[in-house]
Amino acid sequence: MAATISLSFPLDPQNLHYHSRLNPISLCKPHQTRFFTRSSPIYKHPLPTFHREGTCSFKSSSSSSSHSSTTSTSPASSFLDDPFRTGRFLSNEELEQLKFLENFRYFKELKSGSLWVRVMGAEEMDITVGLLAESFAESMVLPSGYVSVLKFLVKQYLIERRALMPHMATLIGFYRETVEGGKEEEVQLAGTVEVCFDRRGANASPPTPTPPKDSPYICNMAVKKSLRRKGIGWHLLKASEELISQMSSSREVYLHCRMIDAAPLNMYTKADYKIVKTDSILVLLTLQRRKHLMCKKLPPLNNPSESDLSDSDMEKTT
Ligand SMILES: CC(=O)SCCNC(=O)CCNC(=O)[C@H](O)C(C)(C)COP(=O)(O)OP(=O)(O)OC[C@H]1O[C@@H](n2cnc3c(N)ncnc32)[C@H](O)[C@@H]1OP(=O)(O)O
Repeated sequence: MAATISLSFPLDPQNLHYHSRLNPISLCKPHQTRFFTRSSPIYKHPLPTFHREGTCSFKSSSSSSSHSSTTSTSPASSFLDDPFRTGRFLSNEELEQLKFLENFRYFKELKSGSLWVRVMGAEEMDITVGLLAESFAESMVLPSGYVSVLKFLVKQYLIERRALMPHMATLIGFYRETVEGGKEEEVQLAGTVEVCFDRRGANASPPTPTPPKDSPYICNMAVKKSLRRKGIGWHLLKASEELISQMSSSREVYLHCRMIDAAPLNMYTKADYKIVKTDSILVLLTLQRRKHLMCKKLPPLNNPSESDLSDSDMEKTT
């Protein structure tokens, strides 16, 4: 049995607690997954990689050579290399799925810059922890002094969750602002979101109202405060839905949203998520915020290349 933290977003202090769970090692049931081809347009975009020391390099996944606008470079890694190791035995199918996760890319030109979304690698855990801890502190209205405690808890949580790949994935989005005169702005980590694909990736103690464990689930979305209202949250959601469409046979995606959080509530409503259940008012007695459980039925994905071009949201970027 391994200790994990249940950390559900939006975070209430009660949702942050240790519990025990067994790391599942048994074989997963075969199901269909789709793969991007290397000729997909998405592979033509250079991919930023963040390093522990805070530097960022670009590598194009269409070739092994590194691009020039870098502060440092790193060799291309295979899915068996460290960034995507889960530290447990995997079936062949899980290895395939892991490889798919490693290759998943979502790119979007926004009005004000460019956004890349992909699965978080181990070396990007610390910057992701920083972003999540700040967002949780903001949600819980905690003084900044608590951020370091939150960072510790969030890191334990991310480590434990990451061991459940390929049944879940933490996505991260990088943003580069477009500035006049061709000057290149620095790439920065802009946001993150967690997606669970099936029962084995599900949180052991999900928040109320309880979602079905077998269904895909989206949680812990956060966009850096200074980069909000640029379409980043929207495209993190679209990237999550695309990945779910390809990783899960289930089409019904669930998420929680606190009733008081107008920004995400507007976003999920606009993205066609419907409230299926709401916490009873008695939840207030446990000092928790009331939450909606929301659900959306994703359309079937017919063609893998649709992923690259998917844009029911073109209006968002044009
Ligand atoms: C399942 C979960 O994870 S729930 C938890 C969600 N996370 C949080 O609440 C953490 C704190 N908040 C955030 O990080 C951000 O505000 C997010 C993630 C909710 C939204 O990210 P952003 O990048 O700012 O959203 P984005 O610019 O893509 O806006 C998408 C839509 O959301 C809605 N929205 C976003 N911000 C706001 C706001 N401040 N007020 C009202 N509506 C808003 C709008 O409908 C918007 O569409 P529009 O711009 O066409 O009007």
